Order: sequence, then structure tokens, then C-alpha cells
Amino acid sequence: MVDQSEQAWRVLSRRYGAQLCFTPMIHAKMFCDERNLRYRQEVWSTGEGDRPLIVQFCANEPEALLEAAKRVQDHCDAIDLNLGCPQHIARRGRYGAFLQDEWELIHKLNKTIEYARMIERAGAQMLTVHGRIRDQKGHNTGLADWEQIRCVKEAVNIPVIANGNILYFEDIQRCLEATGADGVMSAEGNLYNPALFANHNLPIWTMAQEYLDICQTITTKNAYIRGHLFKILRPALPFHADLRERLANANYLQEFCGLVDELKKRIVQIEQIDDSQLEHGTQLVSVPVDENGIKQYPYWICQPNVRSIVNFNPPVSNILSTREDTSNNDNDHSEDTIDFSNNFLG
Ligand SMILES: Cc1cc2nc3c(=O)[nH]c(=O)nc-3n(C[C@H](O)[C@H](O)[C@H](O)COP(=O)(O)O)c2cc1C
Repeated sequence: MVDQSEQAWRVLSRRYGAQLCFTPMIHAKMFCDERNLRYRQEVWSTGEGDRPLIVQFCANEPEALLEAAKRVQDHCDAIDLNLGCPQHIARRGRYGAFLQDEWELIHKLNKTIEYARMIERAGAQMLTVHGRIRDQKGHNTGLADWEQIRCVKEAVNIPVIANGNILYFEDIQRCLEATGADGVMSAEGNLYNPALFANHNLPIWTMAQEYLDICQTITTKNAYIRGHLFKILRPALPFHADLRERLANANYLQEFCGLVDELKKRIVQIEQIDDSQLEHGTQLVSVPVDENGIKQYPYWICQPNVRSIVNFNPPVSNILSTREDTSNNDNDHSEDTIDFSNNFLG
């Protein structure tokens, strides 16, 4: 995840059950540019315990992809090519989901032809499929279509990782059963509750403090930290606008730590919470569920952001895409939907 699956976040996510992590998407050409070492330092760091790790690149020149891959090959377990980013910047840069229009180029990049099967024949050893089309972003995100992922899984022989709609721990098993996939990937679900894979719902301050502790030992950009804290603390921030403001302006690790402590102090006092009971991940046994299947956690517990489900518009039939980058506020829906399912299903 761009700006969000940095080393410190991966350490946290692995502690809570993530068994395989991806780096943020890295621009292969910029990564290899000796005049842009700053970019390389910003987007790439790893260390002990950060395996298995997949490094994701975006590229439209085979040579750049190869060179970038060679630079990291001793520090990771696989290289992933982004074929899913639907943002403006990807269109301008001719990468991500816009390579869907450039099969010749994909063929060159992967030595294959014919999308899912093509990618398999190319020598890809694993395929991660996000069951949304390119236009499903921003307010139109909606639900991912697991049926389409199942079709891809049936069409290829390499392991398939299913992606999309993982809000709760139970969704992992549901998704595995619905798609027949070999694994499940979560992006947004993980950002709002990094303990998703461990079936824990910790207080937001416990999770935030643990992440900040990791950042004490792994240098992490303030912008990344701010982004993560906004998501972890999200359910409580509307009630503490002053802390939201402090978070927006914080520039030192100590400031981040201070505001998380303050938030905790306030909530524990207001809600009369016995924090000692909660530190190690309480299973909230009976959480009410609304008519859309959304669990009604207290606002101080890590929980998914359900924006995309609430605004769900049924997607057109036969959809399929790879992954989407929702990190930018890109609300351009002017493009036509492109249906690749027939190519996948053969
Ligand atoms: C903040 C953010 C950054 C993302 N960055 C990337 C990226 O760098 N590469 C990629 O393939 N997908 C990226 N995605 C898309 C996710 O990998 C995933 O396909 C999408 O969010 C749907 O999965 P989810 O429902 O679990 O969030 C990003 C998503 C988010 C929320």
C-alpha cells in the first residue's frame, strides 16, 4: 500500500497474524535512478524478520523492472508487478490498471499473452486478484466480486490470493471458501485493524502505541505515521476535534505519542474503562450487528471503515480487476468499464 505498508507497519501486521507482506508499490524506474536516492530511501527499507516479503513495482519498461528486481532480489521472496492501480497517476505513467489496455507490453514485461492465464504462462508464480473493476474507486468502490476471483482461481494452476471485502476475521474463511483461493490479502481492513488476521479487536490507543513503539526503532516518515494514526484512531477522532488537529500538525514522534496518550486518558475516563482488562486483545463476545452485517463496536475499538459498503452500488456483471490504489482522492470515473472476464474465463 502506497505510503502505508512500510517496514514499521509490516512489523506490526506480522505480530498480529499477517503471514506474507507486500511493500508499497515502488516505481521501478525511479527506484533505479542514481540521481534520486531519496526516493529509494523513502520507499524501501527492510530488516530482520521482515520475511516473507513481496516487493511490488510498477513499470512499463521490461529493463527497468528487471534492474529494480535485481536490486532487491536478495532481500525478498518475490517480485510483484502492479497491474491494478486505477489512479490518474497510473494512467499518466502508463502502468498499473492501464496496462490492461496494453497486452503487447504486458507480454513483453511478463513473456506471456492472455491476461490471467497469460500471466501464468509468463512464469508468474503467484497471482493476487482484487475483485473490483478499474472504475470501482472513491465513492464508487462498492463490493469486490468474489465469484470472479473464483473463476480466475479455476483457470490457473498457480496459487491465487483473493483480495477485497475482508472486514472481519470470519471473512477470511468465507472468502477462502467462496473463491477457492490459496490465501487472502487485506489492505484497508488491515490499516484500520492491524490485528484483523489475529481475530483481535484492541483498543485504538493500544494499537497506536504499539505501532509508535516500533517506529522508535525503525525510522519512519512522519507522513506515514500520521496516515496510520488517522486510520487507527478514526472512530474516536470526531469526538476529539482538538486532537485531530494536533495529529494533522504533528511532526515529531513525541507529539504523536503525546496525543495518543491524551486520547487514551480522555476515553478511559469518559467511558470508565478498566484498561488493564483490555491490553491483550479482548474478544468482545457479543457485538451487535446491524442490518448490513456491520458490527457495532464501541468507538474506541479498532474496527473497519465501512464507507465502501454503505455506498455500495452493485457492480456491472462480469467484473474483474487486479488491485486498486485508494491512497489518493481520485474521483475520476470518466472511463468506460472494461470487462476482461471473458479473457480470464476463456
Ligand atoms: C492506502 C492504500 C494504498 C494502496 N496501495 C496499493 C499499492 O501500492 N499497490 C497495489 O497493488 N494496491 C494498492 N492498494 C490496493 C489494495 O492492495 C487492495 O487491492 C484494495 O484496497 C482492495 O482490498 P481491500 O478491500 O482489502 O482494501 C492500496 C490500497 C490502499 C487502501
